[in-house]
Amino acid sequence: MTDPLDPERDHLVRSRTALARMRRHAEHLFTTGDQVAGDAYSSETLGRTLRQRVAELADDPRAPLFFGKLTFDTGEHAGNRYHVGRRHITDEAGDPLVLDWRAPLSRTFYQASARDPQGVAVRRRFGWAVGTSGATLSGFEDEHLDRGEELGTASRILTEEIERPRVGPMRDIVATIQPEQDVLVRAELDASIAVQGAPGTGKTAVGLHRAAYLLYAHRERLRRSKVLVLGPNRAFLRYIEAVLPALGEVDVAQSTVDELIARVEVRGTDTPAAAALKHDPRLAVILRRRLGQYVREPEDPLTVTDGSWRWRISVDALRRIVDDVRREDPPHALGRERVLARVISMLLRQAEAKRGDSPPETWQRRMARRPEVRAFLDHVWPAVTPEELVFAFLSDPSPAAGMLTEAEIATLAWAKPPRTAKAATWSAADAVLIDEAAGLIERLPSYGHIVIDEAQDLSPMQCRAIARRCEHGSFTLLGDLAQGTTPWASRDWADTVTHLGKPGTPVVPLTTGFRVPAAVVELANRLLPALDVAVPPARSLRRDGTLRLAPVTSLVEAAVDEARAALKQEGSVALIAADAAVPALAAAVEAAGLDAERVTVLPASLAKGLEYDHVIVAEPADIVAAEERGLHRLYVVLTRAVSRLVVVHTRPLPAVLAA
Ligand SMILES: Nc1ncnc2c1ncn2[C@@H]1O[C@H](COP(=O)(O)OP(=O)(O)OP(=O)(O)O)[C@@H](O)[C@H]1O
Repeated sequence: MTDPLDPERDHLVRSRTALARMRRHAEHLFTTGDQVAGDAYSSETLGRTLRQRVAELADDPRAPLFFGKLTFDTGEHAGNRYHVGRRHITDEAGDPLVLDWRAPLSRTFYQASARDPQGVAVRRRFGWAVGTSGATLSGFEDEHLDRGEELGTASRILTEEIERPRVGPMRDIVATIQPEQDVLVRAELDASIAVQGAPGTGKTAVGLHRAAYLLYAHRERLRRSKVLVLGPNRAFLRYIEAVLPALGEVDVAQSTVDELIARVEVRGTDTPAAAALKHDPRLAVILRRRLGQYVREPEDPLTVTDGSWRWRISVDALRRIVDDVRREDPPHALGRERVLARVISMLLRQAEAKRGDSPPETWQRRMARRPEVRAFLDHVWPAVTPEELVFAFLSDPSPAAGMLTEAEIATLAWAKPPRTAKAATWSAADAVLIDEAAGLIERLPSYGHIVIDEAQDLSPMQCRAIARRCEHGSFTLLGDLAQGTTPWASRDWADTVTHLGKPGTPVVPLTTGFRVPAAVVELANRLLPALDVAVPPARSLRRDGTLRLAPVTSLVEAAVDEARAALKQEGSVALIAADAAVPALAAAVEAAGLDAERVTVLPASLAKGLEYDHVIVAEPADIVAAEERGLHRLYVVLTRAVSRLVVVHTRPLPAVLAA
């Protein structure tokens, strides 16, 4: 009997050969590109595009070229079969061998169902065995939608994928995107969306696949305006950084909010009260008013000498100029340019009337440099940098008395103001204020789309910083109100999306959990009532997995023993503890000679967004006690486990957990 996989293996060989040909073609274009393009600029642009194309066509032997196949029996594709994979592959005649998963037709792969087969008779999912030398076809699973068969989440291939041991960085989920996720991934570019999802419901995965989808569907527009992915910290960004390149997208910026807004070096710290105040949206209004005070009404006419001529602009005319520009409300630096341009244009009109001809451009530039003109401009509309504005405010916040209490003014004011803005030691929260000031003074370029992960932790002021960079674009917000750990964490997405500049953005829930086993979800869910947020509970797809609560007498010893035992099984191991306990645990793990490649000793504050097969949580009571929102932190920590969670503790578990 012939093996039904044989024709699929043949198709794989043909696809691989075709991909190699496509890549050779792109490489050829790349090496000859500079001879084709005319000038240096277009040659560089073409070179970049072609280099990217070559990179996009890389054939990673561990990433199977296709994962699905659709056989159509009705509709416009009746009689056709299409393989679906990570990228388009065409044969020499240009006919498709593999459809990109983002192509319109591929949508059917994710959305067709027995109730609505969309012309599909059979949906086939391929199983792959991934070894060190690459991926080999190992089997397939068919759903005869035409006969009413549908596996849904009972698919063996889906189950194997979500239960596979997690080693290394995050992987793409193209082969198993679920219908509710697919709707979010393929939402229109102009549509901003907010996704509220419990831990492990695939928010990060959805955000990254949405970025890849949008880049495919709007390639030209987004190549220019760019897509940005924002994550909570570098460790998280490193964890997700391979996903987009694996999907052929090598040109997406990934950053933290702090990195995005970095204009000044952060060397200082704030008291918690001062930091919280600096993240308060009232500060945006205060800074705006403060900047407004730099603009002054003209008090004298302006007289400019020009060789033997003297030009004069009346106070009234000057006032009109300043008032008009103020009403137009441009960023401050642009306002200064406008005032200057209008003054010069009045001088020009006078000169034209007197001389009977129009002075050359150089005359206008010369007038703009006249000391009388500079002095006027510096008086009514002085240049100010973002750093200078914030420096002035923190040196003396008292003019904001109408909006701040006396205690708040005292909290904000520098105890010993530095002599100049350049000499200031800025804190992370100051950097946010400086960015706010920059947004008032200059125009910042807008991204085409921003994916904002772990968005529950953003302050209103950080949201405003993102909004400034998303003015002409859209965003995908991903988060979980229950995982908010910053002092300014959101309690309501309606507020967050308003600060992000797009009030009314719809909030879509994701509720199917792909990471955390049901028993662990049940434990973590006990914390939810104490977290003071309204979120829909999650349903775990995973029936496997284990949970053990282990009272012990020696914490470090027990934690190391657990880690040693965990190493006997496949997959990654994390030992998560309150930040202060990490050095001692790390030293003990090292002294015990455990495999540092596989065991991570992780401070609770860095656990967000990450996942490990086997998680050992040490002393929950300390994690809770370490910070104000310690219970939220514990909720994050408990939901990192993919297969096994062990909680070791010498002190009683927090009461809500023990319930
Ligand atoms: N459709 C899917 N098929 C297979 N695996 C999936 C699917 N959706 C999500 N996963 C896997 O589930 C795990 C959790 O996904 P992800 O990290 O995106 O969740 P999250 O909602 O961002 O979690 P957290 O709130 O903890 O940050 C990942 O390993 C991801 O690959």
